[in-house]
Amino acid sequence: MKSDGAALSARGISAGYFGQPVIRDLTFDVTPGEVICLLGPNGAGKTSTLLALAGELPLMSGEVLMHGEPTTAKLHQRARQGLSYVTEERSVFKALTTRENFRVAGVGPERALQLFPELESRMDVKAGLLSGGEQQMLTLARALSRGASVLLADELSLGLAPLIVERLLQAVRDAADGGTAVLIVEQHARKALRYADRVLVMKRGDLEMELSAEEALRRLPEIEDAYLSQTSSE
Ligand SMILES: Nc1ncnc2c1ncn2[C@@H]1O[C@H](COP(=O)(O)OP(=O)(O)OP(=O)(O)O)[C@@H](O)[C@H]1O
Repeated sequence: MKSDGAALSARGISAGYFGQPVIRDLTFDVTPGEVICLLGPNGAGKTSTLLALAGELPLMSGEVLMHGEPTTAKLHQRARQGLSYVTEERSVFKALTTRENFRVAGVGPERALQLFPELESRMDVKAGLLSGGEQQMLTLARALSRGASVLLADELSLGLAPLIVERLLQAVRDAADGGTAVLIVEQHARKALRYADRVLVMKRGDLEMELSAEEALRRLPEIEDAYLSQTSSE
């Protein structure tokens, strides 16, 4: 696998908890302009992989490269180097308005509203009063408006309505089309694959398959039977 031009690379990374690895010897690149979708059943190690790439879970072996340079930096430092990490937790300041949420993140509302014009009428509403989907748009707008070169998104659309899921995935796709390197974990495999370029399938901490999103869509029933039996394909 080549790492020329990769925004983020995993080189034989293993990581885990209490001395026990839960991801083992993973090697892959995420290149600018592509959306990679990481699939696998519950407990396969998807979240742990993103945490390791984000600098939130220490490596037991291997290395992570950002823009070709090995890094052991923590998340806040990687964030300054262009990495954004978004989870289903919708990390908004609930007592602040949407506008104030952008301001404290150092994000100009114009750029954020270009990404999600639907937030315009919600700018002066406290984030705690926004719907789950609006909170996630706010989270993603904040992450992307900073001009992230790498976006890691873990179950971005968990529990959200189908139209919102599409909306968030489209924004992620647009970010990649603008040059961001994107790695997403999504429970809605079939939906996510329509916005992805490449797919990595994990099982019990190992990387089992790497294939194009197109091929993964074609072979989804087989992949689900073999690897995703506990996850939804809707
Ligand atoms: N904080 C933790 N302490 C100990 N073990 C953990 C911790 N977080 C995760 N694990 C274990 O690591 C393994 C991988 O979990 P991880 O959450 O990375 O998988 P996942 O593929 O994201 O699963 P899911 O789809 O259920 O979120 C599981 O066996 C899990 O129980």
